[in-house]
Amino acid sequence: MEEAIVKVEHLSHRYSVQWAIRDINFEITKNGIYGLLGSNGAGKSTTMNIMCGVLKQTEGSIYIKGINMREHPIEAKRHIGFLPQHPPLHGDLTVEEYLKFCSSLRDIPDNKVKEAVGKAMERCGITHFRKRLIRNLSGGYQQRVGIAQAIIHEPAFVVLDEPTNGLDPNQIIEVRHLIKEIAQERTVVLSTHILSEVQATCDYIRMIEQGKLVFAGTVSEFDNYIVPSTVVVSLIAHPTVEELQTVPDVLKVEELGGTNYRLHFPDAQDALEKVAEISAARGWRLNGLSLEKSSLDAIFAELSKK
Ligand SMILES: Nc1ncnc2c1ncn2[C@@H]1O[C@H](COP(=O)(O)OP(=O)(O)OP(=O)(O)O)[C@@H](O)[C@H]1O
Repeated sequence: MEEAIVKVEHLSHRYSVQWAIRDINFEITKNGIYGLLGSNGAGKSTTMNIMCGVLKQTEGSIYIKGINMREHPIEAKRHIGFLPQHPPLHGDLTVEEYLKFCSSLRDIPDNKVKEAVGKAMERCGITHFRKRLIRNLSGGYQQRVGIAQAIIHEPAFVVLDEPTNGLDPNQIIEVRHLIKEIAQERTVVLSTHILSEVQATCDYIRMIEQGKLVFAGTVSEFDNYIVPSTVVVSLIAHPTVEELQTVPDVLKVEELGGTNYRLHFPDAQDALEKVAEISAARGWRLNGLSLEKSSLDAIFAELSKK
């Protein structure tokens, strides 16, 4: 059987009295980009810090390529590159000096440092800034330096905590592109609280809410998982709420102002046709009809119930 790149078993962590994560289990067996999705305070950073061996869990185990992180942290960490939420950059060093320093932290032999630094800079598109002080780089380029330090020792597994946080839209696109490139050769886990970030970058989702794993699957499975349950309709003839409640299967009708209404169904997927048919039959003068996309909050609420 294929050995898991990462195995998380019954992982729980408590800061003083409060549990931050509770009994999290998952395995990563395939290469690709995994999005650890969750709202603020859900437990993403706690999980990542434990996976990378910078925080010791209260309960449970982490295996990196079969190596128990708690028992053999040095061996396990050789396979991991980590970009924490606050990148450990040194503004007074040049890009090259900093990456040399990171190479020594990673035990890269002296005769291999030049090659490792050159390769990481090239991979991350920062070679032209090798002599620039890190504090004089833009946020997007500082993040590239952060990613370069995470891959300097060529790990099989890279963990990026909110890698696009605080960047402007162009920088976000560039950093996402870089993440996709580095993921061609390794497994990447990134955390975010933004659903569209996962949909734009990731192949798989692990979703944490209130410290619990509530979803594990592919991005398309996730998109199909939450069945839209509401339809927004614009009807120029302005029927009454009582009239709209006669639409087959409708659970609830909300008036949104003007000619707009929100209709709730158990499954709105096949409701569009019903609404179109009935409004034509009754002369409601249909002017617009759309399925309402679930917000991340609504998805969290739905998943937490399952
Ligand atoms: N050092 C700490 N001491 C006490 N509580 C903490 C500590 N770090 C995190 N917590 C708490 O643990 C819970 C999980 O936090 P964590 O930072 O893992 O969440 P997160 O999903 O990464 O959120 P964010 O996106 O805001 O960083 C939160 O309730 C948080 O307040």
